[in-house]
Amino acid sequence: MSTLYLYGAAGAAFVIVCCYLVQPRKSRLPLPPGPKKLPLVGNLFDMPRTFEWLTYMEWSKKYNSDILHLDVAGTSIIVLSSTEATNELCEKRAALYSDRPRFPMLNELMGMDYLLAFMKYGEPQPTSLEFPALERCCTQEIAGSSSSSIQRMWPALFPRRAHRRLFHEAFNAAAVQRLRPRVREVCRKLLCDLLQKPDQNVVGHFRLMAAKVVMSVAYGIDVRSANDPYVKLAEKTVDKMVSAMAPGSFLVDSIPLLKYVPGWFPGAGFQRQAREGRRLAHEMMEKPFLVAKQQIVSGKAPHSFTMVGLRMAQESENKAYQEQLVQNTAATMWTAATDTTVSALATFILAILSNPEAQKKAQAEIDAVVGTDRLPDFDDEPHLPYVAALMKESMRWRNVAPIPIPRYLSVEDEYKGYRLPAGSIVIPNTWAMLHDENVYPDPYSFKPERYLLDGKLNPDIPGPDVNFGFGRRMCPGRHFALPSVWITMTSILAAFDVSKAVDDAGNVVEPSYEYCDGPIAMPLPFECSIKPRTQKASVLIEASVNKERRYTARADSGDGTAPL
Ligand code: HEM
Repeated sequence: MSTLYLYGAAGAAFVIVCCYLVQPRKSRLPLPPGPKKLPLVGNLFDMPRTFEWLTYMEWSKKYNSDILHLDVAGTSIIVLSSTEATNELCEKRAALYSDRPRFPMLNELMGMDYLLAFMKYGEPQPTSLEFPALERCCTQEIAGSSSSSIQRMWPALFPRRAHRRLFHEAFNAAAVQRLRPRVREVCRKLLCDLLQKPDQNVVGHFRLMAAKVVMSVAYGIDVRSANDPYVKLAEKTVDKMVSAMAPGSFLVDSIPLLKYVPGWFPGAGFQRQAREGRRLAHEMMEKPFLVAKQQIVSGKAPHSFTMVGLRMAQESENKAYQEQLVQNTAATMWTAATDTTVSALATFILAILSNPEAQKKAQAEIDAVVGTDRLPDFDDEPHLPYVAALMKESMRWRNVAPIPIPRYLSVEDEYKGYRLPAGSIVIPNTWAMLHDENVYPDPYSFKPERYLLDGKLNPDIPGPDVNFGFGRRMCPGRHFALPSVWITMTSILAAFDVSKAVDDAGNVVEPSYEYCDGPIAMPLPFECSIKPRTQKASVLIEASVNKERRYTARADSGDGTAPL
């Protein structure tokens, strides 16, 4: 009997050794460094609860590595802290690193999976032969504009791609040129609001402005005040979305089976929150779309993405599906464009409060190039290098998304001799990249000069492009967002002096320069004073609002035949 045991044990040992020897080489590589893991829970108790990018950056320095590994009760997390590592993985190996995590609370319970940003990559695995062949075939079919069942299947097979393509058509670098008059008009209206209501919170003004731009571009809807129901709806929905995105905020994200727990069950409060989130997400998708549709049918609608998209859907064979694509994409614009734009502009105000000299230099440049008889326009941009440097620095100093939406790695990979396990959540830490003292000396100070050499933009200093993410999931709204932020910053600099507020006793109110915790960097409420630089500037602003209104009314053909 004991000999049998001996043979059995020897056999088992042989099998284990063989398995070890024949397993793929990669899986024997070490994991990237990181804080020590406890049995079962791993790094659960090490995980930062707030401003996680700061802790990740500290760890990256402590372990002297731009790639970290964490294990949160069995969930593997990879943190990337350099542009080199992120470019290598998210750009060069985009086929592996473009997926999003499952987000059970956000996608499955709150039903936000119609938003492009949260869609699974869902593309055929590189090993599959049929799918790329099918896709090529579909693309040829579409190019030939003949109808076929494959053509009809194409968007359904590749929903993320279909949404992304529609987005690209509306917001590629050439298409956004058409949107400039609309953006300029809203920007001039913002200047007028700043002039007439200087006591109102500046971030509130930016919020209204961002809502006006995106609702007009996406739906042709005119938002009039900060109390507009659409603005309120967007605020509530984005709040819900942001709270569901915070890592560890809902247990159901770690244990997806919990999604089946009924709402009445003790401790299942998340189900009630999910129901509310789902209601808001649905309203956000439906309400403005239906209003836009009615306006279009009645022939009173201005040109908009929805108008052109619906016209194209009418002509398509798969009308209902195309219409849904347009509806989802318009709602995505609305959610993705507002807080991000407001964050960039609010940070710009804080930045010039922290460095009044920078404001003076930018104003001197604008006065010299644009003069004081008109307000700046998009064509002035190449002639204003200091202003360009100021904008870059503002988007670096406190970047909009210190940690962009994470990626999901579904197969095992290898990098720098480390094993990156299948099923890992991949987090690019853009905060760390933009505050790397080797690239940006004295990274916490606001210094536009770091981007300049002999009065021109220095091509050797990387701009804060990582603000917009990486590879195939990179922000498709960036060609629209950057000029919108630029014209707003430049117009404010041209027309106003921004300074720290002074209280009734004559004391300067110092801003805290602190931010709320969350995926979009939003400053804590702060006060400031915004005053017209001259009487002439006030007159220019008021005159420009009427002029712009006439111009955009002419530019809007309203018949939906113009491109997206
Ligand atoms: C200053 C303004 C903005 C910033 C800093 C910003 C930043 C970002 C970032 C960091 C991502 C994630 C990229 C990644 O995962 O690698 C993203 C995604 C996205 N952004 Fe923006 N964004 C801005 C404005 C806009 C605007 C104006 C729009 C639309 C009009 C927009 C639409 C989107 C969409 C649809 C996605 C999801 C892309 C996907 O998952 O495929 N963004 N943005």
